This record gives sequence, C-alpha cells and structure tokens, in this order.
Amino acid sequence: MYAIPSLDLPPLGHAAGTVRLPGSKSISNRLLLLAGLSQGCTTLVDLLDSDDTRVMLDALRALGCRIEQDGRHTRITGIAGHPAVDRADLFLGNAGTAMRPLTAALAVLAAEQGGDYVLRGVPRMHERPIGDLVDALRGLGCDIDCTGQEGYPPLRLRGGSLRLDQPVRVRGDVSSQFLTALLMALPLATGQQPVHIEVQGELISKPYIEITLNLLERFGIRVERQGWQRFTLPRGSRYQTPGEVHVEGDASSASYFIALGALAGVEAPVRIEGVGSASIQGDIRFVEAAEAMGAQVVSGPNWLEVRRGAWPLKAIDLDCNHIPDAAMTLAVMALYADGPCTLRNIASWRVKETDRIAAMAIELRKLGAEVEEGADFLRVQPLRRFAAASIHTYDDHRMAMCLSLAAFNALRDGVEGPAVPVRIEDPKCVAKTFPDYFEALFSVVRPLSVPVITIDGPTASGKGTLAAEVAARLGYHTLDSGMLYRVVGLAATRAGIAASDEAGLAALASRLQLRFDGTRVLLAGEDVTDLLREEGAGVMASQISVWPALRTALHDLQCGFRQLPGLVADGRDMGTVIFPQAGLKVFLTATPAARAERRYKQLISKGIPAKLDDLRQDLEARDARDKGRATAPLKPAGDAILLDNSGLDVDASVQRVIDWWSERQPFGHRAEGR
Ligand SMILES: Nc1ncnc2c1ncn2[C@@H]1O[C@H](COP(=O)(O)OP(=O)(O)OP(=O)(O)O)[C@@H](O)[C@H]1O
Ligand SMILES: Nc1ccn([C@@H]2O[C@H](COP(=O)(O)O)[C@@H](O)[C@H]2O)c(=O)n1
Repeated sequence: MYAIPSLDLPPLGHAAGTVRLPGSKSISNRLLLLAGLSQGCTTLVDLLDSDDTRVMLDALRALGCRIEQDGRHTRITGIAGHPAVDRADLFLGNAGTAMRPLTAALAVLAAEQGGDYVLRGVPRMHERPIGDLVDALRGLGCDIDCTGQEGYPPLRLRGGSLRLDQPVRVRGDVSSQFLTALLMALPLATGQQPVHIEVQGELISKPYIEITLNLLERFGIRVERQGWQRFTLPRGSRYQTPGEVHVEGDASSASYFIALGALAGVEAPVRIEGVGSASIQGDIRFVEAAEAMGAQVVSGPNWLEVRRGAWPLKAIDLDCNHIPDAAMTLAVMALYADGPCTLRNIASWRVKETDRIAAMAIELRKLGAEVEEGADFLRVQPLRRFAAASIHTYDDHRMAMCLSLAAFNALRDGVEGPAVPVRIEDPKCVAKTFPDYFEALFSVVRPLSVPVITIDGPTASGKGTLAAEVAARLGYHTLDSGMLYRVVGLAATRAGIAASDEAGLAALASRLQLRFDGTRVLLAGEDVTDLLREEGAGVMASQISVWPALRTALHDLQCGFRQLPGLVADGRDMGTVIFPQAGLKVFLTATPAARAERRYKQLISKGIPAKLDDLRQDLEARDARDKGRATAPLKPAGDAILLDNSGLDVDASVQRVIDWWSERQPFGHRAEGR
C-alpha cells in the first residue's frame, strides 16, 4: 500500500495479465456479523483484509467473539446471541457496512437483554445519515440516542422494550443498508413470534438485499418475502454456522479491471480472478454496462477476461440503480467515449464516503472534462485534451481507484496535446476495500515510460541514504547499483575468480542467482547483505568495476529495476550510462573530510572498528579509480544538478531533491497530506 501524501501515475499504456481480487467488502462484513451472532465456530476463507473489515473484527472481539486468523482462514467463535459485555464503546471508522448492521443488532440485543452500547466513527461517518434506521428501531421499541446530531452517528443504544405486534417499518429509497441491517438483526427477536418488515418507498439497490438474503440462508435463516415491500423472519429463526464459507472477490473492485480491459486490453485480455458469472453480488452487472460501452468479456463461474472491443468506447445513457458503487467507474470510462455518457438514478452517491456526485464532477473537471451534475445524475462529455491533474480523493477509496483510469489518456486516438500523468492524493484511502490496488494495477499495465531519478556521486556522499528517502516519499523503487558490483566481487572471491579476469567476472555476473527481499540481498539463497556493506567489499567492487565486459553484463539487470510507479537509482553512472533519459539527475558530493567522517561514524555505530585516516585514504583511492577508468567513469552527467551536502543534513538534502522533482512535474506544489 502507498502510505504517502500522493502517488503520481505516469501515462499508462496497454494492459495484459491476471489480477486476483480481494474479498468482497459487502460479503465480508455481513459474514462477520452473522458468524459473530451464531453459536459455534465459522471459518471464513479469503475474508477481505481492509480498514472496514478490521473495525468489524475489533467490534466483534469487544463483544466477546473469539477470532483467530491464519493465512487465508479467519475463524470466528460466535456469541450465540449473547454478548459477553453489556457495555461497549465501539469505533467503526467510516465503515457503513459495520455501522448499520451493528446498530440494528445491538439495539435489539440491548432492548431484549439490557445493555448500553455506543457506536461512533470518523467525522465523515458522523455526517452519513442513519435516521431512517434509527426511526425503524425506535418504532420497534429500541431506546436510541443520537448523541451528536439527530439522525446521525454517534449513537447510544440502551435498552427499550420490543413491540413486535406491528411490522417494523423502514424506508428503502435512500439506502438499502437499513433494510439489510434489520434483516440481519431481527432473527434475534423471533423467539416468540415471527417478525415482519415493511419497506416504505421504492427499494433501491435490490442486489445488495439479495446478497443479504443469500447469506442469511447460508446461516439457516429463511426469510419469506412478498415482492420487495414485505419481509418475514419466521418464528424461532436461529443463526446456525455453516462451518466454512468462501468469500468471493469484490465485484465492485472488479469494475476497475473490467474498465482496464475495455480501455487497454489491446493485445491480450485482462484476466480477473475471484469473481465471475456465478457471483451473488449485484455489481457483477457492471459487466453489462462495460459491454454496452464496447468491452469484450468472456467469463467463467469465478473469473472474467476483458479486452478492448469498440474504440473509442460507445457512449451510454444508463439507469445505474442496480450498480451504485461500480457505476462510478463508468464516469471515468466516459472520458474515452464517442459521445456524452449519462449516469442516472445515482442519488445514493451523495450519502456515501463523500458526496460522490459532487466529488466526481469536480475531479473530472480538473482533467478538463465538461460535466453536468444533477440531484441524481451525472453527464460526462468525452475528453480530447487531458490536463495533468492532482486528484483529491476525499478519503474515498473509489474516487482513488476510478480516477486512476484517467492515466490511460495516451491511448485515446486523436487525443490532443501530450500524454499526461495523473496525481492521486492520499492513495492509501484504497485500504478501505483494496489495500494493494495500485500494486495490482501496476502488475498488469505497461507504462509508456517509467520516471527515473538518478543520484550519482563519490563514495560515502550519502547517495544510498538520499535515494532511499526520496524513493520512500514518492513511493518509488530503488536501485543501489554499487550493491551489484559488490555482490559480483563477493561471488568472485568465493569462486576463486581473480579481480583481473574480465571475462570470468562478466560470465559470473550474467549467471548470478540474486534475489532482493526488501533491503536484504540474497545470493543463491544466502542473506549476504551485511557482508556486502563491509569496506573490503566496496574496495573489491571498485577494482572489478573498471571492466567494460562486466559493466555490459550488469546493464540489463539494472534497467530491469525501472518499474512502476518510478525508480530512484544511485551509483556512479546512473545518469551518464544506464538511464541517460532520467527525468532528474543529481550529482551528490561532499568534501572528502565530511565523507570520511560519515563513513567512520557509520562503521563505529555498527560496532565495526575503523580508523578515520585509513578510511579517508581508501575513499580517495576509490574515487580516483572510479573517476579515472575508461568506461563509465564517475562524473556528472551534462544535465545533472550538483548538490554538495557537506553542510546539509539528510532531511534538507531530501527536500532539495523532492523540490527539484516537483518543479519538473505538471501539477504545481506536491500535496503534503490533508
Ligand atoms: N547529508 C548527510 N549528512 C550527514 N550524514 C549523511 C548525509 N547523508 C548521508 N549521511 C550518512 O553518511 C553515511 C554514508 O551514507 P550512504 O551509505 O548513503 O553513502 P553512499 O554514497 O551511498 O555510500 P557508498 O558509495 O559507499 O555506497 C551514512 O551513515 C549516512 O547516514
Ligand atoms: N553504478 C556504479 C556503482 C558502483 N560502482 C562501483 O562499485 C563500487 C561500490 O559502490 P558503492 O556505491 O556500493 O560504494 C564503487 O566504488 C564503484 O567502483 C560503479 O562502478 N558503478
């Protein structure tokens, strides 16, 4: 996950390959609550691991459920309808799928068994209406206080007396989650008689109710329904664990990769695993909308393969009531259409993680699009000239994931102006449902060009430290090229290959069994990181790095580090030889005295004995050899910026480089958090 203030997506090209989806959020949180209320142990396989499921798990633990997690399996021992505590203060973040059903379940439990429960969340959760559910529960006899603003969380649930002679009445035209909450909670009240629910108004998002009914049935609760207006929970309904349940992939999350296939699956399809034609999720019908726009889709029970069909995409005018979450993806696909796209019946977007109609209109306009917004619709004109935009994401995972699709602007035929990057602010908001979304995206797209920053300079000038910090700030990969020469030196010593044997060293380099595990370097499976950092390894590296054949043998390996979303490479010839097209080249220096002093402190702090004078002599000898060699000598690239950090600390050096990089981006000032 990219826990950085913003993530820059360079213009992206064709896509191909396989993505495995995380578990469905809607199914995960429903299953968790049902398992938590059941008697006995339920094993959930492939449960979504995200912010929203974590708050639900925490709440269940607080109520007395035993939870064990082991790889793909989550085992929940339920409370059999009897919480271990009669008081709890539960924090539910911004998870509507936790807040609504827990409100209903705990309100009923508090009324039946006594109790005092507080449910709260992040500030946005306290702006998301829950009044219709509270009214329904109050009508049932539950005692509920809205402790902030009436009709919104936080809520305090403390007792009451259930009145079951009348049907429970709930509005269905704002959010179907209120009905879902009642359906999941009211089996708790069926001890003496059946319980009836009457929906007032036209029920929206019916597919989500179908998921609820399907999962209730797996837990032994057969709801009788008359149309979509009246539901009956039979007398004596009891949650019975089905034992093991597999959580299918998230169909809303699939929408981004379905769109990806429609936009960029040109030479090969994008394969999506975890969800398919047998899905019980309503958002699987996003496939039909994508097909209407021209996508070519083939499917199996739990997989989809999508490739580009019509191009540009075909404009649509669609009632999106049946796919409220996935429909957001259509708003960005509309930029690539052959005419205006109209998405109708999307009023529920206004009460989601943010007001999604307003947010989508604002952000699409930043890209240059003409957008018309109404109370319950959005009309988006296709875009010929994309502007580089810094996309605000409103703490809304779907805004981040949808708008990432704007980075495919170079693929639009007849697009005017240059291909532009897209900046996604607060990219970690995807943690709500798809923590590794950007990693998954990067694994299947081919970039037009991956941004590179090079940092070259003499020994102990701080290149590695600077490169690592800059990369961490930007979410980029790193290449410590000196490490590659060091590892060849170590392998050569072990294999008895002399430092003078150019051909032997080159052959050795091309068959190295190297693996990187975070910052650790594994040579034929052995972790040699600490050995490589020794000064002797640096001196050996400097001796062998003079050989052109060895440098050639390592060339492609180094280029392979250039991966999305970007690379910071440090060494001696990064800017001059390996990445001559880098977007920013820094030549980092410091006085020999400063460098020797730093290296001395570095070694001493690791408990390695060292003498300052010897270190200075060694590094000056190494500099001379690196500068004096015929091939790829140490020198600044013609277009490098010189940075002498003798008097700058690490933070100041990092800030300089970030500022230089930001100046070269088309977004204005870098977003530094919100
Ligand atoms: N600006 C700085 N001010 C003070 N100390 C620094 C600065 N930059 C780096 N250092 C320290 O200097 C030491 C050497 O830094 P680092 O290992 O990053 O250098 P390097 O140029 O990558 O070295 P080498 O070429 O040997 O790989 C480290 O202990 C690091 O913390
Ligand atoms: N791009 C590079 C990087 C390093 N070298 C040689 O390796 C030696 C060790 O490098 P460190 O950065 O890890 O200290 C260095 O002295 C160079 O001789 C190189 O040639 N090209």
